Amino acid sequence: MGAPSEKPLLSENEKNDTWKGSENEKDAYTTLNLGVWSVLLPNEIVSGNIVSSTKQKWNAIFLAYPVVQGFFRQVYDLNPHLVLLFVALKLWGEMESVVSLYVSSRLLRIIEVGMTEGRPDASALLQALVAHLICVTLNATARWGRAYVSPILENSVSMHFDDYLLRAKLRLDMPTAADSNNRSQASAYYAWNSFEGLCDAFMRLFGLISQLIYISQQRNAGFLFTLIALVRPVMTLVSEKTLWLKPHVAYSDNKSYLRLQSLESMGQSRFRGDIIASGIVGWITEEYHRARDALGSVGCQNSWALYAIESSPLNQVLGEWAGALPTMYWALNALLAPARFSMTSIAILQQYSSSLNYSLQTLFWDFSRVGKCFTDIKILFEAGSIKNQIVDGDLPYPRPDAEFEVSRGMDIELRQVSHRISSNVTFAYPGEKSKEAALKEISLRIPAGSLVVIVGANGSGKSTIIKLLNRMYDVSDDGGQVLIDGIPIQQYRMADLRQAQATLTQEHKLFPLTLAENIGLGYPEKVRDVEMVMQAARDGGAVELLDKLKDGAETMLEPITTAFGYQLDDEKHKTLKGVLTKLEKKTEVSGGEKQRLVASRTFMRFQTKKIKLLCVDEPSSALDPRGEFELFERLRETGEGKTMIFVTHRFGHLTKYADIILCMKEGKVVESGTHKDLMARDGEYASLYNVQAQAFTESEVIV
Ligand SMILES: Nc1ncnc2c1ncn2[C@@H]1O[C@H](COP(=O)(O)OP(=O)(O)OP(=O)(O)O)[C@@H](O)[C@H]1O
Repeated sequence: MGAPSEKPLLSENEKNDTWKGSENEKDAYTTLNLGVWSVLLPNEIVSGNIVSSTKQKWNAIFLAYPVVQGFFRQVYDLNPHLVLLFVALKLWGEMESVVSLYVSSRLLRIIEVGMTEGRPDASALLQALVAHLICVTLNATARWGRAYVSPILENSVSMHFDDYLLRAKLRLDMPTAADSNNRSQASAYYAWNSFEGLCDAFMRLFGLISQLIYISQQRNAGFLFTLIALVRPVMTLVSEKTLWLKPHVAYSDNKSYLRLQSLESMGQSRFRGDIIASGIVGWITEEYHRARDALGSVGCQNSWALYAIESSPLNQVLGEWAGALPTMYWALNALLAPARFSMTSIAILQQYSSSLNYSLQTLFWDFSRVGKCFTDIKILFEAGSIKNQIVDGDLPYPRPDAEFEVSRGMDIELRQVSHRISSNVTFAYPGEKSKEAALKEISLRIPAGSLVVIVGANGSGKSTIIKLLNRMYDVSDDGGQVLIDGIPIQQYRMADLRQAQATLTQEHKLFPLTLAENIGLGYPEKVRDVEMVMQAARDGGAVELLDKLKDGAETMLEPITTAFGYQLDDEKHKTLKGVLTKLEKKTEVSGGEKQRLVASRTFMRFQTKKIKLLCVDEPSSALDPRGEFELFERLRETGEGKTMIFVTHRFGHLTKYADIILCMKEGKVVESGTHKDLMARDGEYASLYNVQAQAFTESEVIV
């Protein structure tokens, strides 16, 4: 069950067709079927022998060397004394085994001589014992030193790289962050792990070389014995099957296994309400058993464990035979040259061979990680140099020479590039699987200071227009142009442009900070100005919520939880369990209250007095009708004179103020004009409007 094979362990009808690689992709890898898993391994790894794969590995290491050198320099500069102490302690850790071998074999020999001659040399014995004690004391102290120094250095390295990675992540724009090639695995933990891993590997190499030199020069051991003792660890290296160090992709498309996973995940607390209300507990259990029966005995342990399963015990047996070679060596020697051997020398040889075996195995283990450490360091450094897809411009906004007054809004135009044959604005999200563009052939002009309402069905492209104006995304060169105050949007400095915009959408999130900061960050320079924050909270309709909460504006809704309990199942730990529950308790607020907090942030932004464009994208889905009405009214009043774009499905009370209504359908603006124009046209807009109006008329009739 579950042993690697090139043949599928499942019949085809049990599999989903989740993954269809192109022919090119398929030529690049081989698929192993391991239980429920399909493991895709690059062909060069499957067909390559140990020499070629080792060569490739060292080539990669060689190429990454300059980056790794820079990494070590950075770590060293963090705290040179601590790094040197850490390295010295590690070095001692490796020398420890050679010194211990020397001291203990000397002690054994003195005892042996004393026993065979019947006259123990008390002073030599005492000296050897003292040396032994000094040696173990030094070892213990160095071990303590390593345990003491290591976390301090780890903390400093992790903090340094956490800071670096935070900056690297925060500077990414939306399309770059969404690009799977940029989805960096880098973490500060990798930094420490790689630093320690590389130190270990090179120290271990140093330790092993010292052992080899020492052992090969001993009278009873010598070069031949040293070689024999190395056979077993070398064989282990050659025959070992580990997947985790190989580049691979693993996935399961076994329908029964996926079904089991889905049903298992329904035990999560977030589904509890729905499960109780629907009374489907029995159904879930039955389905679970059905899926389990259908899965049968196909292995579903993780793919690494399945890969490591050997099809025969041959490797293990050969390994054990190789491990017996040193024993055969001294047994044969004892037979052929009994005068040269004693029980002590046999015991010492035994010590040598197990010490070499251990050192070489750990060296292989450490060196197998060297490639990964180099790659991790490379990934870490690459995370900081990912190029954003949205390129910043250098024109200040508002332009110093502009005739547009600060109090007026932004002039916006979406159109084709004038001097080139290009379409009007057409935009598809980067990397999207859908064949349909999100915006098609849009051509529109929004004069500065207008109030625009965009309406249309779900997915018709309303929010996408806002995202283009915020420069979350750019249209491609042949996809038309977005002009702000008559100039292509790409030419402006992004920070300037965004300072002139306030955007309120339903996608905004509350940060894991205090509510005051959540509001105040609309105007970061004034985040601590209580007066301004409270004014924004009043405008956003969040002030009642702040009054209601025990900690008021200092409440944190999504605090980072660090509390965890362990072994608290027993009744007698009820008190501790209670403490944990209290620590884990969060402040819950309603969806509408969250929307009010986010809206307050937008009002805070208005206090910068730099806003020229207000974009409001359906921010009121969870608000009660009065809350929604008041929010739109306040936004409209606050944005008076600026360009305002409202995207909303409940547009009833805004239409009378709208200078332009854009009605969208399937990525196109199908109608535009005033409410009166569009109602007269009796088209898409009129039909959407009438559906809303009808609901009220009918309810009035019922009442
Ligand atoms: N981040 C994204 N990545 C890929 N496709 C997206 C993304 N956001 C939106 N889309 C797609 O673009 C199209 C237009 O979406 P958009 O959000 O602009 O519609 P909308 O009119 O605002 O819809 P709704 O009324 O539901 O909010 C949809 O087909 C949607 O699936």
